[in-house]
Amino acid sequence: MEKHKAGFVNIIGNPNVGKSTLMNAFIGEKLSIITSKAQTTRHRILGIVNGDDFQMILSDTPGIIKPAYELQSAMMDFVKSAFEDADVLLYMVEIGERALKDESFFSRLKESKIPVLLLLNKIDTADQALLEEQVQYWQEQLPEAELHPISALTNFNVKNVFERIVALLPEAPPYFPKDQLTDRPERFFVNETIREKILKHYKKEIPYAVEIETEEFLEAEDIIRISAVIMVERNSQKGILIGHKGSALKRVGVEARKDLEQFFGKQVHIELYVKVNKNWRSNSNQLKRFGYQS
Ligand SMILES: Nc1nc2c(ncn2[C@@H]2O[C@H](COP(=O)(O)OP(=O)(O)OP(=O)(O)O)[C@@H](O)[C@H]2O)c(=O)[nH]1
Repeated sequence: MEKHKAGFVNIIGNPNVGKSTLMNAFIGEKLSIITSKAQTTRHRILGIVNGDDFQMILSDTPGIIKPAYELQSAMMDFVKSAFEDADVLLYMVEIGERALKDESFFSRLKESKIPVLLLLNKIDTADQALLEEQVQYWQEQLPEAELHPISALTNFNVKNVFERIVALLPEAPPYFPKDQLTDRPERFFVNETIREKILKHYKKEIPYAVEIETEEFLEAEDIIRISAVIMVERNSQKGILIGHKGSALKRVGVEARKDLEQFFGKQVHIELYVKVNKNWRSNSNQLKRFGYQS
């Protein structure tokens, strides 16, 4: 039998290029992967794909941005750690995009000793001429990287990339039990589901100001009872989040419940509370508490 391979694979790229979509395509089932945020290790592990003779531990890094406040600086530290701990780096760009916003980051990428796969995503949106022009552009930008045009959304070339990553994994025993999909418990999945609904229904400021904590997750044979707190930075945000007679918050709860019921295959009861946690994004203790800083 072949030796077992295992390793950490980090996906890096600007916001919105399709990193999560690729993760989902790799793992196959949308809801099985989502966990997030800081880890006791320095990775932000989102999902683990197990095969008979390999274990691929995938993590995402927040989009590359210039830090504007402390939370963003903490996020950028994750990006830095991506260079230190990964066995394979996936640098994702989308069709039409030019080099990274953060140049210092880009030069690190060029000098990386770790194998870099440059994934040119969303090629379903490009015609042949544009595709060829883009391939050439990126090959010049990062000559050392292995370039793969893909469409994470339509699954084009995703399998090839997957196999290529497996080939690049070092020989190692598994880091996590092989029946485990993620290293995060259900509560984090609940948090992310609620956050997704908030992103969907509120304007920009609100999603970035909230942090969610699932305080209770009680699973009985036929029902799961969840109680979660949504923290905001200011009173005014609390009002917006709740909405007129609670209608806006209710919608978040109803939609999150539906997704969670589907995921857990059980009836779910969910209670949401909103609390003000003043300026938590600029407070080191709070950032630690939520796992953004160690
Ligand atoms: N046409 C097309 N759209 C895609 C493809 N991959 C992702 N998208 C879309 O691009 C948008 C962003 O995708 P995400 O997977 O959320 O991107 P992300 O990089 O994880 O975004 P952040 O979490 O903000 O960093 C979504 O609307 C996806 O459906 C693709 O291959 N083709």
